Amino acid sequence: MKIAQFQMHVYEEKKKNLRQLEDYMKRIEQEQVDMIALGEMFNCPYVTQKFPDYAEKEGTESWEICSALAKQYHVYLSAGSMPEKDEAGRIYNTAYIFDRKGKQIAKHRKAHLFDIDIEGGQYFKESDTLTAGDSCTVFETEFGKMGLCICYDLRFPELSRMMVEQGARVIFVPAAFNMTTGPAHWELLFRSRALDNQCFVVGTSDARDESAEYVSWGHSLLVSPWGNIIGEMDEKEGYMIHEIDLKYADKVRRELPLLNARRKDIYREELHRR
Ligand SMILES: O=C(O)CCC(=O)C(=O)O
Repeated sequence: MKIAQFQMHVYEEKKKNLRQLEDYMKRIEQEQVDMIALGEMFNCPYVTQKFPDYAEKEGTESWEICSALAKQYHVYLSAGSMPEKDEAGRIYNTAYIFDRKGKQIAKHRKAHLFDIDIEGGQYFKESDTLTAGDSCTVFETEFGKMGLCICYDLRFPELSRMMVEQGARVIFVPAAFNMTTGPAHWELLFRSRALDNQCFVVGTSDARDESAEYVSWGHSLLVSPWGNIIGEMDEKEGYMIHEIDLKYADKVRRELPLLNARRKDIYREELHRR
């Protein structure tokens, strides 16, 4: 399975972000990739107060363009994430997956909202404008099952573990770490989740823009089920393409059978309460 990760610039103008996606897809047309992955909030500046203005209902403009592009280029598209508005006016950080026919085959609303306040570092409070999702998202493809979560969600090992329990051998993570947590935790976290779960983890970020209110770390990366980094970008915009074989996850799981060796009988809190 050939995967392209687009680390794109995020413009103020939504339409410009969508046109940029089309340009990138044209640029790699000859590569015949199977799946394309984008970054978190790829069509909207990563600023909480802007999410309500950019938010769209499922099935409208940005969704339609992503679906049409997946169909036109005959690829699976992990359409990063974008602000989504529901019938009641609540706003979510939502990731969609489209298949080669442009059909939506998965949708994940970020379940862990990114509320942090690090002294001398990054402050962010998604819960000012966003509502959290409440699902664990796994979807079927011609290559097998895959999982999907968004950025901060990856910090919570229970969620990835649940995806893997449901059969995922790859986890897609549209993300945008920052200049505080990026250098400290980005690689460590992606490698840890891949290692724990013996699965591929595809982390796709937006490109760094020093003039933006929230400065993304960039460094989109692809990690193998053995925990090593197959490819990693720097902070600039661009793309990378890699070929992976999902059977490699089976091999690692067979040779180092962590998932089968778990002792669920002792991981029960009630047994150890004093
Ligand atoms: O976990 C982090 O350090 C960054 C998370 C983040 O930027 C996000 O969830 O959008």
